[in-house]
Amino acid sequence: MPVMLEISNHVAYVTLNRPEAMNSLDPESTADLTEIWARVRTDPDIRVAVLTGAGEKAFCTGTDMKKAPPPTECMAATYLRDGQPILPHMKMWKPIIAAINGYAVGGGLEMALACDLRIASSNAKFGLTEVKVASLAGLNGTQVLPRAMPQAVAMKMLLTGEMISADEALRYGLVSDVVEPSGLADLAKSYAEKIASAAPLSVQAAKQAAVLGQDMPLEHGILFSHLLWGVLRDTEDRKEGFKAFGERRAPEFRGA
Ligand SMILES: CC(C)(COP(=O)(O)OP(=O)(O)OC[C@H]1O[C@@H](n2cnc3c(N)ncnc32)[C@H](O)[C@@H]1OP(=O)(O)O)[C@@H](O)C(=O)NCCC(=O)NCCSC(=O)/C(=C/c1ccccc1)CC(=O)O
Repeated sequence: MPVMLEISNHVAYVTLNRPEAMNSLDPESTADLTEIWARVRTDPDIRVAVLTGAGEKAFCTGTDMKKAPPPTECMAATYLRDGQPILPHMKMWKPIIAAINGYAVGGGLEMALACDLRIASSNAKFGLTEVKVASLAGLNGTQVLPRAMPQAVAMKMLLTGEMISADEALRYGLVSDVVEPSGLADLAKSYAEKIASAAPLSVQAAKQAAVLGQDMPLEHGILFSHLLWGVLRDTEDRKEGFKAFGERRAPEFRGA
């Protein structure tokens, strides 16, 4: 399978599985990802996902440039019927963790930027190299990278196609943690399991408030988050959370 899905303890582990091609995205991988993200979004047993690449060399190097098929119809038809590929399928309120285990280049870095947490192995490298192959970081990279790190560094990456190291990515806040390659999967699992053990509706509301709030004036964001708090105030899980605290036991959340 070009993309593997494993579900364990409410966590979906999504692994791009073409290490011989640096986990680049061929048409089959893209189709698999579309199905997998739909499952992650709708399966009530899944509370959080981890996206990574097989092997220790690459997370994903973007479009498989050797297998990209020639277009069969004009862009207007594709664009107006399907919209953007790949990223809309990752749009959900369940959190996604990118465990970046090597090169995150082109569309690979853009997928990582669409995740909520980014952690990396010490050998990871990050780049939007599309200008070197006569394309554009068209999966939001030109918009998101300059908002995710210092603008001067983002512009250097976008215009020269130069890559940065894991240590630089940590320094610029593009990732939250850098660990040895052998420790990356365990770190991803520990963050995922912490998120999965929290109240699922609270986690999703926190993501919604933070993501949508970024595009709102502060006062609107504050009002919106207060309304979301009110929505959660009436959940069974909140009663359970408060009761479990008083009884000094672990809560059992149901997402209700
Ligand atoms: C990452 C590298 C710098 C690593 O170099 P290294 O020397 O260590 O390894 P290689 O020998 O180069 O790679 C090993 C093996 O993998 C194949 N490989 C790697 N990446 C790709 C790829 N993206 N497509 C196809 N094949 C790939 C490589 O050919 C080798 O195979 P072998 O010869 O052994 O059979 C270096 O690999 C590198 O620079 N890779 C390319 C990175 C890149 O330019 N990525 C950007 C692609 S364009 C893109 O992602 C776009 C996304 C998009 C935008 C909008 C809408 C949809 C998608 C733009 C677009 O599609 O136009």
